[in-house]
Amino acid sequence: MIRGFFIGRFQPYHYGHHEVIRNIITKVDELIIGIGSAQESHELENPFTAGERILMISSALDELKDELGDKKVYLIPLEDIYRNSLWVSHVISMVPPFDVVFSNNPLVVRLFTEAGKKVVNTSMYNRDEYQGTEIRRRMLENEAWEHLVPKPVVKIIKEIDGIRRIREIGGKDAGNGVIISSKSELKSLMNSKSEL
Ligand SMILES: Nc1ncnc2c1ncn2[C@@H]1O[C@H](COP(=O)(O)OP(=O)(O)OP(=O)(O)O)[C@@H](O)[C@H]1O
Ligand SMILES: NC(=O)c1ccc[n+]([C@@H]2O[C@H](COP(=O)(O)O)[C@@H](O)[C@H]2O)c1
Repeated sequence: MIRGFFIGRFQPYHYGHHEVIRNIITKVDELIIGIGSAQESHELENPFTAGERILMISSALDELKDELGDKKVYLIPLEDIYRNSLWVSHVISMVPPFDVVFSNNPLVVRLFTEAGKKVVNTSMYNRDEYQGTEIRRRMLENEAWEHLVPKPVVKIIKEIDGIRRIREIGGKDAGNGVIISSKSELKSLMNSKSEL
């Protein structure tokens, strides 16, 4: 039984990740996907929470169910610890035991190799477009991004109103606050039910 480990920030999960995972699952019996920088959200580089990223990945994995068969995939949020020499121990302490790491992130490869783990390099797929940075730029600029991520991910991002979040964080749109011009308007606002 071979259990593999793959980590990314998945901000958002895109077709590049999807192809890597499609390929890894042909080689392992079980796969652990680490959701890196889990503590980060609501910033341009990391707009989505760990929970939202879990939703994106698990819904996209439904598309791979034929390839997956009865192979298990574990999705584990992993916070950064800002001390690279201890990071591998941190990861190992948080996830099920694994035999091999799949990555092409140079720091991830170096840290696991130094710790004595077997590391397999992953290939890049259409990196010009399948790239979180480029997809977030398109979201911010109201350009087409939907074709770069699996369809279930589009649905999740729409459900959580993700584009509006990115545009507000990036200062492209005003926030959701209310403009009032009198005390009576403020009073009726205080008496109205919150949407949350
Ligand atoms: N197009 C792609 N093809 C194959 N692997 C990819 C692709 N894009 C990212 N990866 C790999 O997936 C892992 C997780 O990457 P990550 O979640 O940071 O995505 P990213 O597209 O590189 O995002 P960002 O631009 O925000 O850094 C990394 O090892 C990264 O090299
Ligand atoms: N010291 C640390 O906390 C440490 C070290 C190496 C990688 N990581 C994390 O691993 C993930 C790697 O994924 P990316 O390839 O998406 O950058 C990131 O979330 C990164 O922050 C954390």
